[in-house]
Amino acid sequence: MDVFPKLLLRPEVEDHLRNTFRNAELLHTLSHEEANRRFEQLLSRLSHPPPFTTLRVNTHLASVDWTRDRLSEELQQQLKTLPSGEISILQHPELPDVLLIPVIGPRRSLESHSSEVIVGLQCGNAVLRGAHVFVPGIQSAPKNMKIGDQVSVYSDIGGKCRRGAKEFQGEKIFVGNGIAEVSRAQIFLSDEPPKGVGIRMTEPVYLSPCFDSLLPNFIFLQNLPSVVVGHVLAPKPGEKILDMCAAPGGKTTHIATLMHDQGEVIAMDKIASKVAKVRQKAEILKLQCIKAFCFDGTKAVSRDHTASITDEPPFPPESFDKILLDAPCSGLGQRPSMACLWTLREVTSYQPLQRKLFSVAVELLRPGGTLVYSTCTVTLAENEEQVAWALRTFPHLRLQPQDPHLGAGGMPGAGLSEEHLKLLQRFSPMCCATETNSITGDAILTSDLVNLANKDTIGFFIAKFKKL
Ligand SMILES: C[S@@+](CC[C@H](N)C(=O)[O-])C[C@H]1O[C@@H](n2cnc3c(N)ncnc32)[C@H](O)[C@@H]1O
Repeated sequence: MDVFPKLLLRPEVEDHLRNTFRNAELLHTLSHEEANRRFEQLLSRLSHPPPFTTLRVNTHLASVDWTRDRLSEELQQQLKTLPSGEISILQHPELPDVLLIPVIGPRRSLESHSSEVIVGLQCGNAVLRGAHVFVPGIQSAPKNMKIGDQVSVYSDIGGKCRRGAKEFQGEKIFVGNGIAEVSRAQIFLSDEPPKGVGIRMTEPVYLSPCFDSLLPNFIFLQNLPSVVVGHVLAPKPGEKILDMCAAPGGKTTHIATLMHDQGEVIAMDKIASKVAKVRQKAEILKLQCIKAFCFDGTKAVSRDHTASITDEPPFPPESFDKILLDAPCSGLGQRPSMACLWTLREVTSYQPLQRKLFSVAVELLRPGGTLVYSTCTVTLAENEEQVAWALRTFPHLRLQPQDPHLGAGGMPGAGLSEEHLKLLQRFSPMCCATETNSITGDAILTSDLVNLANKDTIGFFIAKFKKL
């Protein structure tokens, strides 16, 4: 049963999405009622966190077994206060570098305190994934809040709470209880408010370990479908690979790890501060084959045929063995997300940019090379419609089977054949209602848990092409 309202969208965005999820082609395969039910279930799953935290092991530095043991020791320490006293760590049977940690919740029996701290939407979402509340996320705190006070934390899902307010009567969602580590005066009255933890969460509605600074060289927090992308691309040592929209570098570092740090991974992103994060991640994970550049991917093909081949963008056509285009997108698959207040224009604005980037990727790929296109959104326009457009526009591209294939096939609605839909991988958290409340007990079969982890993920899409 849901504890939070479904993902809050502007009415015109919700209508637009609802129409997509009951398009004429889809309604040939589903009844109207079933299509509606699935859409409503999608919106309600998106406002809740996925039932597992997915950790990718940096297999470049350590084995999965060794990392699992170290992690287990660290978590025992951190979660001594857990009612069951221990937390299980599952190794994913089909993703050899993935560990799954159950998220315990929703914990419905928590009692709230009368002192209320209101946090911004992003901060509230982070709390649902195991974070404490950092001072910059606090919008409102009680009049006399002092260090050590017990407070209840609420997420301001409509973005309406005035910063510095002493109370807030607008729409807010309870995300757990905690203890103040700063006073109200320190947050709102000092010239330089502290930036660290403001409320230490003691009873979050969803209990998940805090992975801040936990084995930073050995584990990487990454959503399950994002790890699947790296395996689907299947990079090999010695290859030259382009990650066109790379920041903050989760997939770049995975690609380099799968290559045993041998070969060349060019990571490109348009935003300089984000490129710095890619470099930082590569350094922490000790991966040297990554070269990161701040560059606009739409301009990444060199038109100067006399220029000598360099390792910097722009690159001559057919420079790469494999390319990942993890495209900028509307991000509607992100979880937990209690609200997305974008306009319809914003939500539908990505298709042209994605097509420009895709066209450049096709040109930069060598014949016989592999192009993987992915998004973390659920719209047809940014996923299946892009694939249909790509197959029409580039006759020398062929869709390829994906390994592993843990998600569903593509969604009907873009005129793709059944064979093509089967080759696509769409993760859509609409089919599982099982909860992880009792996961620390041994009543549930591991195979059921893995199935839950594979199905109740963030919303995501993957297509794999070969250039003939
Ligand atoms: C979905 S995120 C990439 C996430 C990343 N692949 C990862 O796994 O960590 C999309 C990225 O595209 C970048 N971007 C947007 N427009 C771009 C462009 N024209 N050229 C290159 N990067 C761009 C954004 O800055 C953003 O970091």
